[in-house]
Amino acid sequence: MARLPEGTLMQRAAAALAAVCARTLGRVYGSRVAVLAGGGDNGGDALFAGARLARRGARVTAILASFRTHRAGLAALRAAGGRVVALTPADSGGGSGGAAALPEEAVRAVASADLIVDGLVGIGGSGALREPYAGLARLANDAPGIVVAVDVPSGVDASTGCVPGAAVRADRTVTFGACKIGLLVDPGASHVGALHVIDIGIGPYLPEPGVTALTAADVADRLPRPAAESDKYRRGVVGVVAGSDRFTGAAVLAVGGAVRGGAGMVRYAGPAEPVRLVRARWPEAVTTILEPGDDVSGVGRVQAWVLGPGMGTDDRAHALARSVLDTGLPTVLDADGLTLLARDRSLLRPNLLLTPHAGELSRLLGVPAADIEARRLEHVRRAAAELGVTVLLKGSTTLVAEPGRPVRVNPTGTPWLATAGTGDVLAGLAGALLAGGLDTYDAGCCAAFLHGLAAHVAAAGPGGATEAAEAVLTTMLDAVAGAGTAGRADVPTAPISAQDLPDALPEALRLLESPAKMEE
Ligand SMILES: NC(=O)C1=CN([C@@H]2O[C@H](COP(=O)(O)OP(=O)(O)OC[C@H]3O[C@@H](n4cnc5c(N)ncnc54)[C@H](O)[C@@H]3O)[C@@H](O)[C@H]2O)[C@@H](O)CC1
Ligand SMILES: [K+]
Repeated sequence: MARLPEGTLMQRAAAALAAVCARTLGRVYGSRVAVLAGGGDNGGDALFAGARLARRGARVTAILASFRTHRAGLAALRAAGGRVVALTPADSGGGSGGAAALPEEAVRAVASADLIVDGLVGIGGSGALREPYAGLARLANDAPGIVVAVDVPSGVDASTGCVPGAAVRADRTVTFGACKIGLLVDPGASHVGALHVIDIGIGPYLPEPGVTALTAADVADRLPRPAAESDKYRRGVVGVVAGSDRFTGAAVLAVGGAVRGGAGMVRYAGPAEPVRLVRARWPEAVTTILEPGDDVSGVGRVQAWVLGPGMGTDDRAHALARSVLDTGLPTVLDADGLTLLARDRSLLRPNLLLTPHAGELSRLLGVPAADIEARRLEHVRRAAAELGVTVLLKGSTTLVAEPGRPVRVNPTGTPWLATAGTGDVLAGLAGALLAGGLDTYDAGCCAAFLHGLAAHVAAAGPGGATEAAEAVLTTMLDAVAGAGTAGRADVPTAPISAQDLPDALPEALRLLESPAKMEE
């Protein structure tokens, strides 16, 4: 980078940013653009991009949030004919009231803009947005124009995804050099909109990332595949200890995830009623009725366990969980199993994959769930370090942490997944991958990926499944890899139920296996 003349990187960034803005506008000439410029280089990028758009005939107004403004950027904007509104320290943004105290001229420019460029703060931001930045962010969010964030939506912490105060909700985010962690992890991720990752030539100089994501090809490479000589035992036998007379569905769903996840055989052990239902829905499962007080010694050989969903948390459940964990086999521990572990840490073993949502992790760490939601990355890392096992934190962005390895963020999934029972399917699926020989880290990541992909397939229905899945597989992952744009597929979707997921898994797996689709 030392060989580059000063300003080269900023010019590359501004050119790419202006190009995205121009494509978004469709017609640049005569369009109205508001540039929100903070006092740092993020504002510089935005001002230079504004100058480029002004030279193409856009009517550009820059609103300067700080006394210190990028000088060359401002000069370029002025030279291109852009207007400038400079805020003074008195322009507080009106606290939580929003635009009340911002000058009329600024409010009008933002409210009437076709496109708003958010260059308030980028990677140099720290803490909650101060005024007048926060007021401008709220103004942009309330305006009808399209919001394009520069590098990161202002107010989102670029390195953690935390959103400690007001923040811009962008329709598009144009980020430079590499995808920032905060753009992938919620709550920040939900402020990003469509993501454009622009290569500005700094790739070789970037440090090893602390957070990574698997691409579709990475997942396809890792999935256990039956060879010609495989029999059901070599492909992996999963034991599922889940469900109870009260929660029968958890048994059926966890077994479904394991069956469709490619296990050679699924053994289910539980009370008579869930056994009956499992046999009715998944006749291929081998079942064992457990009487109160039974352990799992009579279940037969397995290579991995799925333990916990709907099994209850009483003393019998505790003893049963202990008998499973005492086998020392790799185990997915979920739901009620996590509640038992939170009460009795002596259940902890190596070789566990814990799959908590924020509420369950809250009990495990003794931290309020709201804090976990607000700082997901920090808490998943802490849980893995404190418990010494792999932790998959479910939620709007699923994270997988293991001591000594980068946190993996899962790039698939839809908000339709937030429905009862989907976690049971995930646990079963992860169990199948564990039994197939993946370690807890890869099993967790691949299961989350496939589960999210199956949700896209199910939500899009037979007509749109392929298109929806391709959009996830190509665009999102290209963006993460630094080679393109991520957006949502424009495919109509409908609510899904947990039952739909096992049935959508085969199609998700086929899409993953199709190399032509991956190369598009
Ligand atoms: N580092 C690089 O190689 C490149 C950086 N570029 C741009 O430069 C940006 C980083 O620039 P800077 O380091 O100057 O930092 P930023 O411009 O991101 O932020 C610093 C400015 O924001 C203010 N600020 C910070 N936190 C605030 C808060 N909570 N409330 C209100 N104001 C706050 C600071 O007072 C300062 O004026 C990147 O995000 C990117 O947009 C690009 O030009 C391309 C190359
Ligand atoms: K920004």
